[in-house]
Amino acid sequence: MSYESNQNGTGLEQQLAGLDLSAKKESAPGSNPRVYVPPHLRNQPSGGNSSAKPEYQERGPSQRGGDRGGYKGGERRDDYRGGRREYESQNGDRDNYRGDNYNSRGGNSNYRGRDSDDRRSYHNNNSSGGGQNRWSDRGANRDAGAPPPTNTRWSGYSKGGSGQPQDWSTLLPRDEQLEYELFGIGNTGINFNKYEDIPVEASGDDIPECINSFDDIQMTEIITNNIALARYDKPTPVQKYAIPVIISGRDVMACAQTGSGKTAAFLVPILNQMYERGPLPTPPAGRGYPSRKKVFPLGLVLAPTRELATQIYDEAKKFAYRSQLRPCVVYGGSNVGDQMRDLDRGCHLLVATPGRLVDMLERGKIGLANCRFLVLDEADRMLDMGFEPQIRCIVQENGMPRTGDRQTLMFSATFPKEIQLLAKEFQRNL
Ligand SMILES: Nc1ncnc2c1ncn2[C@@H]1O[C@H](COP(=O)(O)OP(=O)(O)OP(=O)(O)O)[C@@H](O)[C@H]1O
Repeated sequence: MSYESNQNGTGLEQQLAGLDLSAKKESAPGSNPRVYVPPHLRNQPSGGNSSAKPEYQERGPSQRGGDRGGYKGGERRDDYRGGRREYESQNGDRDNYRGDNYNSRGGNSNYRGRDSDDRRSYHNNNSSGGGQNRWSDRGANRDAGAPPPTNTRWSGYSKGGSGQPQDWSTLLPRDEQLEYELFGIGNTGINFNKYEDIPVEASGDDIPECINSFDDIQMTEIITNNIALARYDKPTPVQKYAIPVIISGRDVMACAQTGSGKTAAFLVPILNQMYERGPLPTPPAGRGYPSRKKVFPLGLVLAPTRELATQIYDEAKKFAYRSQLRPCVVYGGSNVGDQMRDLDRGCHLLVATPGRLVDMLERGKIGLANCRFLVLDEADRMLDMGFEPQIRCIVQENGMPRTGDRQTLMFSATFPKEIQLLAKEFQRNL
């Protein structure tokens, strides 16, 4: 899938382009909208456990498709160069680079969110996945009427433990104070309506249709609830195209400018899949810390700077609200001991700068064997900053599931040769 770039705004300009590099033939998500059924209730005889009825309503018949804007379904574009920003040259600890000269996320809120009490309502303090937890085989468990988008990379996944799969798909109770801290700070001031007519080009075989509303695709109540709390009325262009493609389990290479809403474009579909599947069993610890002190995140987001990593983490906390999923962030220039203590409280989604993550991997504090989602955010910038060796070490030398066994999403403002080569190596079906 490729989104053709186009500058057409004053003020905050946006260009986006994306490329889905896989060619999996799956039907479009949401093309047969039905009542959402949480995974643990699927394949049950009717009249089953009525106390656990899903809350989703029947959806209207025409919630998908419609005006696809500038979608052209054309060829992949390798020549995208627009909108390059100037970065300050990097010296010393690159992980500590704060991007002062980099206007990241225009209009972002003043929410800081790393105070200790911000985390008090993250309920799952185990390291990622307990012995009895498992990700269910969605292919096998989905009933005949369940919605089509599915990530089949997990089919045949051997279930560990003997208990029931842990249900991560239900909303946990409200925490008004936390809710206020996460969401109660008004909107971003960005007028995304201005981006409505941006032409988007997507390429790839049988790519799912874009969505025009968050209601066009069935997602867990945790995600829909948090989208509403965040006051995301409608998806931005990159979200319209990326969310259904990612939910269908495909790898994506997307070119999108800062402030285009790309963080939610990958967090929403990734976290939704995590909620549907629940946690994985803890693998053997290997070197370093014993299993109980080592964390095995289900997803990893690599970002070039501490500032960006923190922003992604803040956004992840919003979409993790009222769930059992606990996001964490690690970056250079900050106390390693504090970050390791935070990891001890559980880490299902890890946002990291490359240098600090390599440090934690070398210490044996983090294992990547359960990592089924990998995001490289601002991939071009990470390469510009010289992080390629660390990225390769993380992706290729630390037990992360191979290409095809994980979902790999790359976001980049530009698409130079080096990024294309990295995408070819890290992504499926290129
Ligand atoms: N659909 C939406 N509706 C309203 N606001 C949104 C939507 N999507 C994202 N936002 C908000 O817009 C702002 C910019 O989005 P975001 O930070 O995700 O962009 P980005 O492309 O990831 O930027 P950056 O490159 O700085 O990370 C954020 O404050 C985010 O909460």
